[in-house]
Amino acid sequence: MEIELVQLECKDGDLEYNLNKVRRAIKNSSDATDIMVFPETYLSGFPTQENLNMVSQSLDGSGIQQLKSLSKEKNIAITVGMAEAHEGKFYNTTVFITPEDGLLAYYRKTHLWLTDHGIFDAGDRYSCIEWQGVKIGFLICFDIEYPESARALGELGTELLIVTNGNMDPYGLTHRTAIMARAQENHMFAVMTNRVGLGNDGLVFHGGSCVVNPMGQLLCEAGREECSIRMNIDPKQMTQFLTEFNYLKERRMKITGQKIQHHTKHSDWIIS
Ligand code: BAL
Repeated sequence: MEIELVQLECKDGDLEYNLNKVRRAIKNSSDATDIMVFPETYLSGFPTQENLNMVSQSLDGSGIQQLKSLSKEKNIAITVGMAEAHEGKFYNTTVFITPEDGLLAYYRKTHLWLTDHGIFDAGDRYSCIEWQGVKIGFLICFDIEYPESARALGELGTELLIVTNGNMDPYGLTHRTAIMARAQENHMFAVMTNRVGLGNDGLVFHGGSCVVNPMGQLLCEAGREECSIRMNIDPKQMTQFLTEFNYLKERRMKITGQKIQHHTKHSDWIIS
């Protein structure tokens, strides 16, 4: 499975600028790419109280409709962050759009960062979907600093963890450590795409987008500039990492929550 991490500058509050960059990246992507991964809230940038209603969209809004068309035209799956408006509430959401399904999955950030509070409500579940024979789960930025979040996806059988990131200085090393740990302790591949450049309130986004294998080894890592990283991974290779032990089967303590199996290719872990 060919993954493309698209590490870009983002203009907070500028929907047109950000969507144009997504459009250009998709146009320039390789025909071999299966999934593109953009950063956290990339369609809107990080909202403020003042612009939240303007920059947030519903899951069937114009931004998603345009991404569905682009996905179909290019025959490529798109993972991107957005500010989601739903029934009077707002969520920091990642959407997963595929050529054949349209919007196949979405995930609402469950651990709100300092600047998320007062803007977004927290999600209450983790989702794992199967696409092209691979079980894919999603986290957003701060979520990866909590072992339970990736462990919930491990409970659902996730083989590939996709993280849309909006991590700023000085927390680069925190996320570098966290993503390797989450991948290793749950025997899953992890791909994480971050922003670069300046954001609201003087924030500086450090990039460092990366791919990690189920042994927690960094397979590739970006610097602090705009770039696209393409890597072919085979999550079914995981068996080579499970020869002697399995943390999920041998652990002594379980996480709280409830698994819901919607159908064979979609399960959720509900936070209790
Ligand atoms: N260091 C976490 C930043 C965020 O979750 O936005």
